Amino acid sequence: MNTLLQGKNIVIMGVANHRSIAWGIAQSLHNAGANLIFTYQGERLRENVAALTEKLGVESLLVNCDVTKDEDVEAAFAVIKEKVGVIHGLAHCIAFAKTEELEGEYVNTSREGYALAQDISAFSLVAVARAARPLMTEGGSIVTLTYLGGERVIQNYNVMGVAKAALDASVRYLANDLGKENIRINAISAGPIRTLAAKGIRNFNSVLKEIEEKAPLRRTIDQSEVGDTALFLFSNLSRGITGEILHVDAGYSIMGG
Ligand SMILES: NC(=O)c1ccc[n+]([C@@H]2O[C@H](COP(=O)([O-])OP(=O)(O)OC[C@H]3O[C@@H](n4cnc5c(N)ncnc54)[C@H](O)[C@@H]3O)[C@@H](O)[C@H]2O)c1
Repeated sequence: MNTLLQGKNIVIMGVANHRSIAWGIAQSLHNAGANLIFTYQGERLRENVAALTEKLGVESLLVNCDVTKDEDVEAAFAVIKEKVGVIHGLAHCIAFAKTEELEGEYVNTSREGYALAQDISAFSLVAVARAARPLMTEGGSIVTLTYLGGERVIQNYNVMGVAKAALDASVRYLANDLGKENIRINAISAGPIRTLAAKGIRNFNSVLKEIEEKAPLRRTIDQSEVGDTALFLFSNLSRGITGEILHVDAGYSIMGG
């Protein structure tokens, strides 16, 4: 336990189950004294999220928000404003692409699959940053999750890699827009972790094996390591950092081959 985030209200978007990276972030922030607000994708997930958040031992505000719907995003932040007022942070841990787009050649990506991956995985950051901005009257920190597949070609990551590239660029443009209000925005580029979203990627086991063999730390990373980095990015310790992509990947991304 520490008090780095005592008195801070932070919105966590993207908890689906106990393996979710968003849940790793939630635990680190909770242990640092933050008051957490959770958004979830559609009512079918509410029970899952409620069961998890009960384990924190405090009552958390849970709000429905499917990021493909403008009205959901608007309504979610209206509820958060009404119930909490000011927010100091937002964790965006949301991505989606159709399974059939995550195999074979990228050149075969469909128009619809491309648009869907961009909408949910990249545009949603813009939408939620815009909605959160008026609630961040005391400054703030936004953290999103990206992957190396946005910087380099990683087999089967395909359309999601291109969405992550757009997400990374959005982090820089949003950092410039929001910096004058002392709102910072950064991305954590996490190494591969077995989650629901990762299940959609073909040969995920061999990706994990490659990290164990080649990453400088010779191991994969887990949700708690991403969570603790998010804690740093939400805390005052990182006050000089914005528009950055921080790799939490056991060093894998520095390797040349
Ligand atoms: N698992 C990995 O190896 C890994 C590595 C790097 C980055 N990431 C990123 O981490 C983030 C979280 O993914 P995860 O691995 O924890 O998997 P996850 O499946 O637990 O989380 C993905 C979340 O996205 C949410 N989501 C999807 N469509 C949505 C919509 N329309 N509206 C609202 N929410 C929606 C899901 O409900 C789910 O909670 C994603 O951005 C993912 O790309 C994951």
